[in-house]
Amino acid sequence: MFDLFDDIPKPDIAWHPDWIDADAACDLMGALIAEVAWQQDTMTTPGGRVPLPRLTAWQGEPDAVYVYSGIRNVPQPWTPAVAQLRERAEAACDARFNSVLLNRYRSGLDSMGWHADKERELGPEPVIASVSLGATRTFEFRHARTHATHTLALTHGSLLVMRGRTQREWVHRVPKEPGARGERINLTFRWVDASKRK
Ligand SMILES: O=C(O)CCC(=O)C(=O)O
Ligand SMILES: [Fe+2]
Repeated sequence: MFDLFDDIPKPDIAWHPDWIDADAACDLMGALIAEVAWQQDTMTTPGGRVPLPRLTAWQGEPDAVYVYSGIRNVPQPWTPAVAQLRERAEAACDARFNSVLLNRYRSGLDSMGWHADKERELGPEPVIASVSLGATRTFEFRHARTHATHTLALTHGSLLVMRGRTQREWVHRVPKEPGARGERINLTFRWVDASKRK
């Protein structure tokens, strides 16, 4: 039958809302708060350098260097809970990951703006495994050409896998949500090939 919605694009994703059970996810969040070297980075804006609206950390293999906002990021070594989670994510995605970006949203006022993870060192069709812990936050995709949107509530213990053409065709963000209560941690596991940079 003719379907009016056939032409609406959908990002290439896999969604596992109950990937880690709630108690284990709470323990994991506590371990990450304690063991990760959280940093307050800055970004350049027309008005000068301002603090990022979240805390961050970057862990991985020593050769998984990547350049982000003009900064050369050498990863910190894997910490125990992150290393364990990497193995689980690799098994779930049937992919290898040599690095992870960790983001800590201290409240509903922390956020991440529209972007695609399409640095050259990630390759043309990266598999990115995104694990969420703590407060549920809205995750929005926007199609680059049509501006179609696709929204998910990233819940405690969930796994979102982005793959295929998702980074090429869509941007995504975590908007501010003043009503969201409590902290959230997100980890995006990636494969970085530094030789692809140039
Ligand atoms: O916090 C999130 O769910 C998104 C994180 C993200 O897009 C990224 O690390 O590139
Ligand atoms: Fe992203």
